[in-house]
Amino acid sequence: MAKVTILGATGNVGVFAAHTVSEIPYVSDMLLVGRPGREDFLAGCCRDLSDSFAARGTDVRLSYSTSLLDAKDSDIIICTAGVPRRPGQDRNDLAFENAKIVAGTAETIGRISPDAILFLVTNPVDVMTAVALKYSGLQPRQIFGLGTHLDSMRLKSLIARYFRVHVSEVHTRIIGEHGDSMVPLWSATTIGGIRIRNLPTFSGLPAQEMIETVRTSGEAIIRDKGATVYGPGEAIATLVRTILRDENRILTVSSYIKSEIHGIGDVCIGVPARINRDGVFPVPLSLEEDEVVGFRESVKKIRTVTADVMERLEEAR
Ligand SMILES: NC(=O)c1ccc[n+]([C@@H]2O[C@H](COP(=O)([O-])OP(=O)(O)OC[C@H]3O[C@@H](n4cnc5c(N)ncnc54)[C@H](O)[C@@H]3O)[C@@H](O)[C@H]2O)c1
Ligand SMILES: O=C(O)C[C@H](O)C(=O)O
Repeated sequence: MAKVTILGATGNVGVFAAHTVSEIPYVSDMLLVGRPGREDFLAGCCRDLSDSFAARGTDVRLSYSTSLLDAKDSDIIICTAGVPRRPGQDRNDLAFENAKIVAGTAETIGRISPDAILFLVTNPVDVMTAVALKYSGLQPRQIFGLGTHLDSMRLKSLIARYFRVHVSEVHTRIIGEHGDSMVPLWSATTIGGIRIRNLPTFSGLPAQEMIETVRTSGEAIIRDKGATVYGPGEAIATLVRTILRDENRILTVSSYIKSEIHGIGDVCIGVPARINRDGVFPVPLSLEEDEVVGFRESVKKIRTVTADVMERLEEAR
């Protein structure tokens, strides 16, 4: 049984993630952490969630706090704390402001919960994963970000709809930045176990249009309804379940790579990783030429933003 803590629990993603994660049978304790001044909201969330537990027969000890120190002894800490982008902004515009929050948070977590797995949702998530890795002092296997898992799910859903098959028949991945430079892996995309490129109907697939839809999906949802909530909330639960049930699933998350992909490394970025109770382990893989080119570009971009943020953080401290 496990203790899961959600940081930023008063936010759009935090509130819904509390609901989805509480459904995982291995979760015995859940702590919602918000900022001082938000005690009433947090208490209300706990009461409201408890009602849902009663309705569905969930047995989770639920508590809230405005002190990060209460996250001590957590098995998984999910960080959704930070500012979201507004319409017209890029995720990378949030980098320094959110890095300040994540660096301080990660330092404390490294001290109070050295065995925890720290799961970053805050954007820009690849950069935040690198900041958390540096400031927490935790092992790379203990730190990961939602990365391109959500993008991969978005593409999976578009492909399933196009071919009129159940989503479970589609396997696909997007690697690289959770952002404009993301790279779809058509070479690793299958439908019913058949490589998508071997299907006669592949030639008519509007691949570029689909990727553009995925790239702009977050922005479009934010413009229309203010925040992306259900997609990230369910994606968070999938990852927490994968860890707690020790499932060894291979999901595409932001993780530190040394040189696993065509010798490219020393960066936190979206890659396929084996995920289990011990954490997150990037899977070495070979890509096709155009995919390597795209991945290198994406790595270059993330490295530049990360280096800039790290430098500004050092100056500000
Ligand atoms: N990686 C992904 O796929 C993904 C998906 C959705 C949202 N996000 C990101 O998650 C973050 C939260 O999104 P949201 O829509 O829930 O935003 P929100 O504004 O609804 O909630 C933000 C939360 O962070 C807290 N917070 C803000 N500033 C803080 C500070 N200085 N210290 C501590 N806590 C602070 C707030 O109190 C609130 O609980 C954003 O950065 C957003 O871009 C990432
Ligand atoms: O797009 C955003 O800013 C939120 C999130 O990263 C998403 O893709 O839903």
